Amino acid sequence: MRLVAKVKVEHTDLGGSFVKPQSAKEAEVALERCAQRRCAVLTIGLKPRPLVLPVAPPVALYGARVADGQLGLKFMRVKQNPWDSASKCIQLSISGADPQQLTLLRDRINTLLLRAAGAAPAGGPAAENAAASGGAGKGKGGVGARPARRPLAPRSLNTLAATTGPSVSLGGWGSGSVVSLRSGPGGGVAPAASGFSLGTTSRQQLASSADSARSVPADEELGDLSDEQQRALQLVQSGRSIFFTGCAGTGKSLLLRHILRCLPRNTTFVTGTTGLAACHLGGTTINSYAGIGRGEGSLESLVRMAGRGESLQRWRATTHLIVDEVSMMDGRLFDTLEAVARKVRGSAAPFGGIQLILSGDFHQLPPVAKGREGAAQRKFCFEAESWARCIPESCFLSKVFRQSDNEFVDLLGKIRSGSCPQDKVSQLLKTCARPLPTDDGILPTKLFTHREDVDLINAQQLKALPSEPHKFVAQDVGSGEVLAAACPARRTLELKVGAQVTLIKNISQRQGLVNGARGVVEKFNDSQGLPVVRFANGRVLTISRERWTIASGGRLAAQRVQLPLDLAWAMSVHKSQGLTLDRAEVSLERAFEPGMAYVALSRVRSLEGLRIIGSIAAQALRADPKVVLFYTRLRQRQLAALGLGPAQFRTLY
Ligand SMILES: Nc1ncnc2c1ncn2[C@@H]1O[C@H](COP(=O)(O)OP(=O)(O)OP(=O)(O)O)[C@@H](O)[C@H]1O
Repeated sequence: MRLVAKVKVEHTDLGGSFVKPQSAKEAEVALERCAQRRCAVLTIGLKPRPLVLPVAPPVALYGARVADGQLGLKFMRVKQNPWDSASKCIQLSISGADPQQLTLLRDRINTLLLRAAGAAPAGGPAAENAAASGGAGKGKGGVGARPARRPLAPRSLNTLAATTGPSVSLGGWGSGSVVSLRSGPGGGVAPAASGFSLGTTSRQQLASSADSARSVPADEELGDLSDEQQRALQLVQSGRSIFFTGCAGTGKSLLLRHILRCLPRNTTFVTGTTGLAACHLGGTTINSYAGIGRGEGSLESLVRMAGRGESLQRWRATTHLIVDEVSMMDGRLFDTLEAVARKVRGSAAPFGGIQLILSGDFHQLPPVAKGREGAAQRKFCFEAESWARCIPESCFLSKVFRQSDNEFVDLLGKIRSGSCPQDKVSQLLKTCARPLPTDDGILPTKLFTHREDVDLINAQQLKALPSEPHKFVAQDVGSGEVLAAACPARRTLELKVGAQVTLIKNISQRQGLVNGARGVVEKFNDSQGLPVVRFANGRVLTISRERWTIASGGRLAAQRVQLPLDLAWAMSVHKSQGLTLDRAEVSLERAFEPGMAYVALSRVRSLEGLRIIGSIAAQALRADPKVVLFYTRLRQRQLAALGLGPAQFRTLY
């Protein structure tokens, strides 16, 4: 179908912000089948070159609306390169044509994309031609009909992102005779040189899903590894399954990011035990990777679930499986996964022959348990029957990087193992009772054990600021539920001058702008209204939008583009696990899990940055005896391997 209309085209830049639009008062808009590309294309007659959008995966439509005589369309282009760092979004506004024509156009685009994604009855090329030229989708709602906003079609979800390099954000909307876009000087839209292939086989999709889960490490600057970390990396490269562990701040997360860079892209899958842990690495939850839902039911039924479709392909394609924050995985789940892996892969080897790379500290937060009964039945991962078979190598990282004060490191070590004498605890409470200095205007983050305290404090403090609020609404693709559960960035972030904020993504390791770095909003810049943040280390930076991708079942389930900031007057201890905070005020009187006190207290770099409000609940200072025993044995094995005796324990660990 063809029509003539007023058109405005906008596209995103590397940070996900819309840049200078291109428009035409009278442009021809054509939706036609393109024989060369074997799909329908939407051509907008812009000058000097037309814009041609393939209406087929990997392009997906995630917003389509007819209102006030105007058709708004939002497309997202699927990532082609695993190291892509930009969001690729294009937004069209078409007006000045017959409103019924606009509605028809919207419906046909929807039909084509749904069909291409397999969500509509298959019609083959003939039906696709018909939809493009007007034979399908007739009469599906008129002007003002319900907006066709929907999550991305499943087959398009695996690899949303954009191409980096000189071409900005839209390179790849087409190739050959199809014009692709590149941001020209001044942010305008100009033709780009390179295109991309639209055809994706399931193998490619599978590969890209693994890739998408690995986009984070390439986006950030990583520091160098210590000798000890290098050795752990070499162990991974030797091909053996490994669990690496160590106190808080020994660089487990940093090491994981280095490891990711060394493993094969297409067959390494990155997972975490929680959505948050997975999201930090750009991966998926372990349950979702495995395709076993919540992991409940008989082994036979779980094997049936995992042994279908893409989950089966994923299991079979995997050579390396990374699981972060493994302390939060229940041992029963580990055994289940191990059995599923063997059955689905048809291999008797432990974990079906997959090389496992597990990371975590069992003295930090344990598997979630409901009530006292649940806690009593808790089974750690190392208690799994298959653990010893699957994990021939364990590696304890001993050098703490987060703190440099040896006395503080030693004290934290004792708290970690539940062996801190009461007089040391009292001394710590006394030392850390004083308020922290706030001369630079950066207030300490209050760490609470309960979520409701966190929300209340942040809302109250923001409201109390006299300055004008600035709202930043995320650009989301995919399921809002998935994003709410796993993405650290908020859907709507309200900031004001003077707001206390924390980075929720690593921006630069070398500059200390890492997940957890604290700052205060100084102003909003004039051009784009972005916040300018002064960090505790003195750096002042305009914060641009960042991208989070959430995978589910090996495919990209959702993406959020938002500022990498959160309000930081208060935060939950659970959310703080994995972070390095500059200043913290911890409240542990209501702590309810072993490891909670250790996680909270070990977030800061030094005692100077720590204040403790009130006392610490006794149970939060206890270590689980099973965990203590596990580490004692681990040390004994490692010392024996080094030919050392118990006297060297302290210096080594
Ligand atoms: N080799 C290294 N050289 C310098 N700094 C390092 C090194 N390894 C880690 N760090 C720094 O130490 C801090 C803690 O590292 P990281 O968060 O990786 O530790 P972790 O073991 O994952 O901690 P946690 O168990 O609390 O999550 C970070 O600021 C990180 O940049």
